[in-house]
Amino acid sequence: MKVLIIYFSQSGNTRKIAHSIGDGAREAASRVDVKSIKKVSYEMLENYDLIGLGSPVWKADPPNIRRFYNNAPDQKGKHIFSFCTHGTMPGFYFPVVLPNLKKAGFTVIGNRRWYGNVVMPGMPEPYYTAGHPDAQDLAEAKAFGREMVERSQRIHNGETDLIPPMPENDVNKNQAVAIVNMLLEYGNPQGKIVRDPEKCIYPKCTRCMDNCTMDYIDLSCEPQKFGSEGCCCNDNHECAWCFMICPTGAIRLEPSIEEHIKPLIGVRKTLFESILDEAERNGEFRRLIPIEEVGFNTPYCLAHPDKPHFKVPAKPEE
Ligand SMILES: Cc1cc2nc3c(=O)[nH]c(=O)nc-3n(C[C@H](O)[C@H](O)[C@H](O)COP(=O)(O)O)c2cc1C
Repeated sequence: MKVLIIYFSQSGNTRKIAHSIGDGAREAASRVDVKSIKKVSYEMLENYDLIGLGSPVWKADPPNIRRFYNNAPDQKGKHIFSFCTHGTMPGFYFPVVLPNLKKAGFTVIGNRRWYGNVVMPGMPEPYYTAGHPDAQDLAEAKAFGREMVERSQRIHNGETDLIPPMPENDVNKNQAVAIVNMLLEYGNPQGKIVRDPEKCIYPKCTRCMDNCTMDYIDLSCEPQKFGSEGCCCNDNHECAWCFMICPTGAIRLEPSIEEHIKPLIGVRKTLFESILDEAERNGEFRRLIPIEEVGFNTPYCLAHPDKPHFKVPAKPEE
């Protein structure tokens, strides 16, 4: 059996999980490749029997995952499993992603989620989920990879009752209301993303271009293209990665993080803590840092004021 694990990962959590899933899958499959979604074409899928598709939770799924299943040619029952990493609120992910994979013609044979640390401009630093994914998460991911290969083989051999049902929507009402309120308040909940060409050192640096989730930045053309007015960045996309990784401060958020997070602090604190308390009680969440150490009054960008706020390699790794 040939397995292709496709992932999108911005701050590295999902990449770690994807590689551990790959290690586990290798114990049971003849060939396993793990690739970033940027490097995958639909033609490539034809060479594999089982696909794994994973990403962070971004409310539901990030736009590049949506683009992947929306544009996919009919997959004629090809087996796929879905996985994600997330902070406090994973509830929208599988109910959105799994039916859409099915619509694209995949047979969805499993899904699994893991907690991951959160790196976002206005979020607490350290965050509640800091330390995830840890060694235990990676070991679970490895076991999951092997399990998916074995399940796929058994389904191919006729055990079709192993195909799980589509998930119920497990978004609780408080989460949904809080999210909708945040969305109504801001186009992009991080604020508007503004670029100052005077401070930009392109072509010496191409980090924002190389790491844009949706390839919405192209500084090589005339006029230069930055972001997606009316589309992704300004359409509740919630990604401010170009701001986070710009080494010169040429990209800023308006309003600034200080102004922008004030009205949200109380709402988020109550919301996040109640959701995680419940998840901990249910045995779903393992707390790795005590609640007193969560940096609620030290948003990520203020805790890491130097540019870049988050360091990515000068050239993408994979
Ligand atoms: C733009 C953005 C939106 C996010 N939205 C959610 C969310 O709705 N629910 C959640 O639990 N975590 C959310 N997170 C946290 C990420 O899902 C989490 O940090 C994940 O592990 C990041 O994976 P990565 O390191 O592979 O990028 C969001 C993170 C970003 C950057």
